[in-house]
Amino acid sequence: MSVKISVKGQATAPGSLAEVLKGVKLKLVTISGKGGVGKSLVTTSLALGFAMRGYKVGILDGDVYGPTVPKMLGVSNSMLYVDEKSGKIIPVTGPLGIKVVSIEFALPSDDTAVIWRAPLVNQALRDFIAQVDWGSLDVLVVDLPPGTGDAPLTIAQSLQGGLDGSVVVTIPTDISRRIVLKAIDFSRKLNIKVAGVVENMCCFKCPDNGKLYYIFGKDAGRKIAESSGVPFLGGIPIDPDLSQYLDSGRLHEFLASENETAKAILEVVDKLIEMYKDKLQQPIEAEKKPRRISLLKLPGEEEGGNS
Ligand SMILES: Nc1ncnc2c1ncn2[C@@H]1O[C@H](COP(=O)(O)OP(=O)(O)OP(=O)(O)O)[C@@H](O)[C@H]1O
Repeated sequence: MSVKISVKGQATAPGSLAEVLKGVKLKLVTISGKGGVGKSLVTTSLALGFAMRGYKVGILDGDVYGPTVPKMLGVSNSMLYVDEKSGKIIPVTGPLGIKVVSIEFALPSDDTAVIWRAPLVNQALRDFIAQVDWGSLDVLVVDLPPGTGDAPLTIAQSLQGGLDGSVVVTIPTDISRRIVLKAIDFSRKLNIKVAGVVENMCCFKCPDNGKLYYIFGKDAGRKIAESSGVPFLGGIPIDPDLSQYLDSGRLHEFLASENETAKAILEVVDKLIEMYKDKLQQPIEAEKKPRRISLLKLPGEEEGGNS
């Protein structure tokens, strides 16, 4: 079975990944051993944080079964278009000029469930990734599906050789500790350097007094990172303010505010900038080219889409 993302009935052949990503200086991936720990929040925050620091950023929402990046960026109602000449997918432009690609843009509605079986997902993901025209970017952040199974493996392998680091997202519980060790192992087995661990929901920020309460215990993420020999990048509190901004697609406004949680998130970004400063230092040229575009269709929407 194979899947082709098609344009007006015309299937386009995926290019080589090396070709697709040749204009991207730093490629990071976020992983988590399990769902719901805040991986998409971290991916989106990192992308926005890099953009706030003046870098040209792209974000690939590879979480096919639960794409949430567009909602957090307030671009859920966007659609993907394809350059008629090159057959490449043109990313949506989000806040701060971030280039965004997500399977959500190709779904008919917010509530549509992606129920593709693994082989279909794997093929679609590979094709999807290889057909995007990222142009030149300082940083591409990839949100992997949760876990260490088939779907994250497919994307990570598709990008293998090109990824500069993984950011492992965890929460401070004992179950999560074992799962994060699996995620670190996953990254290492794929030869992706572990850039570090981010502990989301490290504590609760009380909206009444602004105090932090370590309801699951303190420093769990730091201890996991230290015992695994990887850097600890920082902790992000459960913050009802953050939650409100996320729900209304205004994460960029939250990060630009004076909120302490926003500052904690940007500290993670600054650590990554320091870690990868050599890669980020080479200048890139902005490219501008005229193009003719058509709407992207999901596999099966056009004749020749599924075979
Ligand atoms: N630190 C936080 N403060 C407040 N809300 C948060 C925080 N972290 C995550 N959330 C909320 O929790 C929910 C899950 O977060 P997110 O989608 O980032 O998780 P995920 O790990 O990507 O999930 P999955 O991989 O299963 O799709 C979201 O609704 C998000 O708004």
